[in-house]
Amino acid sequence: MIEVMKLNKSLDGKPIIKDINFKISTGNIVGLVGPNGAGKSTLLRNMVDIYTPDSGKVIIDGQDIRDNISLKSTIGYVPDKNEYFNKEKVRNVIKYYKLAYDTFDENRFAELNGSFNIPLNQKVEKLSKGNISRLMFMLALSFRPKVLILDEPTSGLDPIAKRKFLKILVSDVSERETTVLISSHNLADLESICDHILFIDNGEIVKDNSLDTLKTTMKKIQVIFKDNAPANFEKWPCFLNVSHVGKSYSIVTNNFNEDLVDKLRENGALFIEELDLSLEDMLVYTVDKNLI
Ligand SMILES: Nc1ncnc2c1ncn2[C@@H]1O[C@H](COP(=O)(O)OP(=O)(O)OP(=O)(O)O)[C@@H](O)[C@H]1O
Repeated sequence: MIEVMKLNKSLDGKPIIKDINFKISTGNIVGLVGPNGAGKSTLLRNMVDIYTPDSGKVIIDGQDIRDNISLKSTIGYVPDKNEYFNKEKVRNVIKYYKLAYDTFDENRFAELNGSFNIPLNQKVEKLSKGNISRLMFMLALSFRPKVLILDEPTSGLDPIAKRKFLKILVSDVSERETTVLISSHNLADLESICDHILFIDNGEIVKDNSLDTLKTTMKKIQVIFKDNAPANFEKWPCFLNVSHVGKSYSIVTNNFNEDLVDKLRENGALFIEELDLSLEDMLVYTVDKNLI
């Protein structure tokens, strides 16, 4: 279980992370999504003790992460950009990991590299962006972490490597109950693997729901009214976005349920069709209701 409690962090005097609270159950894969500059990387860096929060705590399996070396050795972190080992050959980085992590399993690394094919004699600085992502992911998985914190891990990966990555991640979670927090702009990928989604905007968690709940409550609805729509229809509080051509309305709601359908019928709706939203649509309507 991961618990983030009242976390605040300013950088250069500007509040970046603002009173963030959430919990992640063991064995869950949670997606962290939000626009550029929302604070995703800053939040993740606080969670792995690279940044020290101004206030608040990150508790993993009952222990505070701050200065806790034994706890940190159970957490795999894949940063959005690599800042370490640039001058080293990959095989030397593996040696470093073996020294740093008692649980590092060279056979596991070799097995993963059977899929990802990183040249061991190459210096890290000579690897492509995608190969650095593959390397960081393999290193993190090879010490059998309890928790994986992944910051844009698929951003440089080709479609084949991305599929391998997702498959390996999901099988690791199901075999070992790894708890995963993954930030990504590849929302279709997150939709295929996540149990739960955290939406972050301007340093705040603005939505925190299971993917199942999001899929059943956030909907697009097409409605055709017999006569005109009721007065102030566009201002109904459960609507995120309303557009219309004549008596035919297209609505996005974050509170779809039978009561809403009944209310539409009572107000003269002749035709009501509910449509699913993609995670990308959900993010856009949550952080920028007027974009579409
Ligand atoms: N070291 C730093 N010093 C000052 N400000 C910073 C620093 N790092 C990040 N910021 C600022 O903090 C805010 C959040 O940045 P962060 O990298 O956490 O966002 P993000 O959600 O990961 O963005 P992206 O999706 O573009 O990767 C931005 O306004 C950024 O300019």
